[in-house]
Amino acid sequence: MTQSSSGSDKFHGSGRSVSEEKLMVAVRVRPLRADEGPRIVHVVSDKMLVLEEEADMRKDVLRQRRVNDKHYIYDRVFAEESTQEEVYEAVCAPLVGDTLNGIAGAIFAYGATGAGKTHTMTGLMSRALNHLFTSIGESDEPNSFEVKMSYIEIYNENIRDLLNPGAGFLELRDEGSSGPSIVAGLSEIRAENATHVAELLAKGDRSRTAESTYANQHSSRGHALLSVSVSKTVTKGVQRGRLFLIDLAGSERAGARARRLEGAHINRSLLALGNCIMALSGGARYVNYRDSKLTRLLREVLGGRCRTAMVAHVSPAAGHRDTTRSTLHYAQRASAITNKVEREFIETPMHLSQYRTVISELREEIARLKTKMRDDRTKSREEPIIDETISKEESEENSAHLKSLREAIVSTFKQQMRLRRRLMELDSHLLGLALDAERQHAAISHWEARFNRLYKPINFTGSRMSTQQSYRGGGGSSGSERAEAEVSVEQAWAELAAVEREQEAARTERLRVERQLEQVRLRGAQLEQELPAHISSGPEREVLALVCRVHELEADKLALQGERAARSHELRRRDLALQRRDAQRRLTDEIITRQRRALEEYGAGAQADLAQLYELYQQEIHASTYTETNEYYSPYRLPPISTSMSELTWSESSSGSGRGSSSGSGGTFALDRLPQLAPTPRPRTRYSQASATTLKRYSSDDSLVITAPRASDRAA
Ligand SMILES: Nc1ncnc2c1ncn2[C@@H]1O[C@H](COP(=O)(O)OP(=O)(O)OP(=O)(O)O)[C@@H](O)[C@H]1O
Repeated sequence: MTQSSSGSDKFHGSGRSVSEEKLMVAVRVRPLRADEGPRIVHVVSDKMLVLEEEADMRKDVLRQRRVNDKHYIYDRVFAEESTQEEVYEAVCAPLVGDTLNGIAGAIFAYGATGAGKTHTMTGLMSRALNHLFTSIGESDEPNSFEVKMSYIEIYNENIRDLLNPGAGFLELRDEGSSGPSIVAGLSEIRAENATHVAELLAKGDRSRTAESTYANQHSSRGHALLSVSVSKTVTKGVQRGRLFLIDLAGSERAGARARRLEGAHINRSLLALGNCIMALSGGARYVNYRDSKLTRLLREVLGGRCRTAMVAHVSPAAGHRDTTRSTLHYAQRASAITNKVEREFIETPMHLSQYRTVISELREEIARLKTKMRDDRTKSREEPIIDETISKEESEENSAHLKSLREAIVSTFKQQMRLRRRLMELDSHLLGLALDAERQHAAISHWEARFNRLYKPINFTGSRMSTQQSYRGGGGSSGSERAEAEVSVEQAWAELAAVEREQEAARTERLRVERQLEQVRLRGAQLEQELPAHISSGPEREVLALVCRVHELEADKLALQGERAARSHELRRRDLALQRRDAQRRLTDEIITRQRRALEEYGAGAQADLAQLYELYQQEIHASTYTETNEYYSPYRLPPISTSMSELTWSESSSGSGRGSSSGSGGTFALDRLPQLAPTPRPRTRYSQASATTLKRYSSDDSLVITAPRASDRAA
């Protein structure tokens, strides 16, 4: 597929490549049926076709016919005699290659009812999945791939899981305003091989809604979306490619009564799709995907990071001239759409990739042992097991040696696992320390921002000492605040130094364990090499099988632990992000409060619109305070935002519980009519709830600054 417009791949961050690509548009003309009228679509070349338009009878028929006939050019045109294989090779095969390389690809079949969409897509689906499995099988590391598929139908604006039709209608949820739409509860089935896939596809196809229409005896009445995801484990994470194969329902002229509703839904969603295509092809900045479930789901395919191809289908018969013209027109507009194609790479944190490495090493070991067992079995069939030349003593000696070998293998394996676990623990610990260090940096920069040091480069050179000294030197803040800052900053620097020392120690320990592990692994490999020469009987093979089983169980256990570690790492990361947001919000609250106070102290009053914003802000603060502390909430128990604020006199009657009234007349607010200032609510993060010692409260204004957890907290 050669639609790359820029041709230049730019790398963004780790392993993400982006290129701008035009949507590929192909048109397929289905064979003319015997019962249909004359042929009006003529394929001129593999890129061009001609649509005969009706002659204008008022003029010279022959000349006019030539003038009116319309030429259409596309990336590819498939004539009536084109085979499924040709279509697959030209349109789908390149996308399958991309999927294996972590790029998303999509093909959608468009056209009127009976134009041949399902015929094409059925051919593409089975070929694409066969191709995928063949390529995976031929790759260097077939075991590093995982293929999953899901198959849905949108019928009458309801979504059904075609692989689990009993699940009823599924809900479509949005991930944020610009995020993709997700089908909640959709089954994603791990496909084992091409045969398994064929079974799944057949099952899905049987569940599709079909009826007879004027143009098709077996017309698919819903849009079918097959999604195949291919994940590949690579050194630093998982590369994921996806392939979407979409068979749209065909539009239809108003027909039988029973089909009116579905026809309306089909036409509505196709209209929404058409609108999106028009908007995208015209380079619109805003594209409305929200008009139908189909467009919400195709958002990524049409305007996202997908390499997309559209196969428009037409009938060559004169009776379908209008729908054919409209399809050809749509297809032309779609040619102008450009997508930003991206390689999807999910980076795994260091210690999680460690799990994957260990698991894949274990699996390799299992495969090696199993091959060994097979080899020994073949050998033992060829050579008689009972060797009469071996004396009884020799045989006893052999079995004693084998026993000690077995024990040595099991013991090295245990040692290996212990060391591997230790490595993972150390990685996890290092990750935790990195978060701790980040927390300390956040606390220090909080204080620095608070004392405006960041904006005074003469006093603040960014070094540890200069920051500490500048606090001691004072900066116009009150004495108690300065003392508070001095203590907190010193504490944060001390904690940071301790964290850095711990990091250094953990790194040294990691290096030591790594070397030790390497030695044990070498020893294990040597012991294993000794094995084949001694294996001669069933019981010994049993031992090998047992060792395999132990390895297998260990690999499964590690996989589970890896998943758990990934989840807990994600939770910790989010926790830290939440704390950051909280600290930012706290600062914003403080800035607003102080600015208001300054305004009021200077007797300037606030502009009406600003006062209204204050009021909204006040209500928002109260609402969040209420939800965060509603177990014991009482408006009368709320302390003022700062001690100094309590010195200001607020009119209780006009401000109430914070919902001060706005003045519509004067343009400014009198001091006693401003809404009362609310206390800053405490953060509700897990971290803050879990350990009170990790949070240090400002004595002056009830805000919070985060300090590092103590060693005892960390241990807990
Ligand atoms: N390229 C082709 N070669 C041979 N037969 C075809 C081809 N395209 C379509 N047909 C036949 O034409 C009929 C209608 O095709 P198909 O069901 O694929 O249309 P459709 O566009 O999916 O219609 P609908 O939208 O109503 O589901 C089928 O019997 C199909 O086998």
